[in-house]
Amino acid sequence: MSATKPRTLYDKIFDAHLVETLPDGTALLYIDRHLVHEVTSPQAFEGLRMAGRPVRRREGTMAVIDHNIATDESRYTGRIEDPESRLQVETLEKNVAEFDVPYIPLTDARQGIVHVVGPEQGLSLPGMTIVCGDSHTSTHGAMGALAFGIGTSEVEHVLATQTLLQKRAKNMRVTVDGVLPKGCTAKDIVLAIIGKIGTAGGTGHVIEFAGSAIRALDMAGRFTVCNMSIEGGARAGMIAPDETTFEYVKGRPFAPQGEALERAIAWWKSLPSDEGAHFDTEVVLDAAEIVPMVSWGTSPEDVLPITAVVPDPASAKDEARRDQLQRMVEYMGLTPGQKLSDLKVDVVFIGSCTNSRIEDIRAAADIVRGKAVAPGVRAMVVPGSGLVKKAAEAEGLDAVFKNAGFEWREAGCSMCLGMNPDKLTPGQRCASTSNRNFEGRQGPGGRTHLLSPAMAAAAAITGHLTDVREMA
Ligand SMILES: CC(C)[C@H](C(=O)O)[C@@H](O)C(=O)O
Ligand code: SF4
Repeated sequence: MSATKPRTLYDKIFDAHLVETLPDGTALLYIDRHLVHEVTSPQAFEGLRMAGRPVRRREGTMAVIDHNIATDESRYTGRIEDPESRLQVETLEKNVAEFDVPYIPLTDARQGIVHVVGPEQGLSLPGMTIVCGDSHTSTHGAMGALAFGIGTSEVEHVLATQTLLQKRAKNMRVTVDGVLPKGCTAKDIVLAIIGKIGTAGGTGHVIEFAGSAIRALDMAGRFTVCNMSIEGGARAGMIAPDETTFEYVKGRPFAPQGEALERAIAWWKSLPSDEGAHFDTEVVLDAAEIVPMVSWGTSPEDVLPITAVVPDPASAKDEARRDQLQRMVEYMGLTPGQKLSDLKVDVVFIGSCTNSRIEDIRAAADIVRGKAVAPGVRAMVVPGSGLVKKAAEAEGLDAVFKNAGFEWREAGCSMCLGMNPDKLTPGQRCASTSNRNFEGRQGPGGRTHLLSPAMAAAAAITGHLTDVREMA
């Protein structure tokens, strides 16, 4: 039985949270941590209100605002211009007060993007089930947790019961072995993975990222990889907890301390997939072959090494793909055969829950130090949380960016998506460290190229997409 059958990391966490299996095979899972933001929670709280229900476990819940807020000083003084954004923020504030839900307000230094704040505060821990009404909840899987995005009706279900109905997913393992070449980062790993498996590659699966190149990543890199598992179609992404994880957890405000931490670590050490555990799908990548990547099209699978040229739709394998490539080439304002490194950028955005941690900011600063942003380029750094911002300032990194001509902003989702004042204007080309590049994602008509923080910084300095390996 399950005591002897080798199990995966996913299976172990799933089993440990199983409350009941329903007759149709659906599982009722206990949820340890519920993170809440302003976009997907209004109707959920409204549902509770209508039914006269309280929040089942307020201490398992934490709310924060991130999507709709401005990232300049105006957010502390001004009123949000966009009526829909304003309503979402005001509604969250009303709901957390009425339902007595723990909340990190805008004026609190801990405020930031929910997927940066959760791990930073120790709210997200190994072995947990973690949900949030947000697709990039997969980020927290880097802790060795089962973390995934849920819809608004599920947000209501979790608020009311602290449980969730789930179907068991298939297990997929993506193994990346070898040493990552200089200039390559976790972002290049995950873009290469999505380029290989496609945006539907992980459908129906939870991905466990394994292999020596994954083990060698720091937590920031692991968050980046798991963050984008959703762009590969997976339900969630996870990385087995190890010493890197335990070191990260120690001393976080909501993490266990002392003896409780020792006990927790003893359990966490039992979580990695057993030898011989079955994976329904296996994918293997050689880290040594990874090259700095950049997306050229309007889907995260349309990525290429920075050394490549814009694909020619005429060479597509079938008509449907040709039409798709044609549309992407037109929308992105490209010419087939053009070198990617010749593409001039208008905007550089360093931020988002994919790449806004202190390690990301340091990596960008290392490229920018002592240089200047190319004329005509708008470049901005948006730290993932107020604490990341403070830490960067304590290291003098804000000065590195400001001296170079970058904007140094307050924490939030910012230009990752067009839901707040930080937007591209039609036709603008942006080198962005975020995770999505569909049409209009960063503002109507905007053109997004996904890449790593170091690559974004390089583009800001040269004014065009640039192979970071060529920067002195
Ligand atoms: C607004 C929110 C529901 C959405 C998501 O689920 O991912 C957003 O965070 C995004 O990145 O598109
Ligand atoms: S930073 Fe971007 S991807 Fe992350 S939660 Fe915010 S909008 Fe979604």
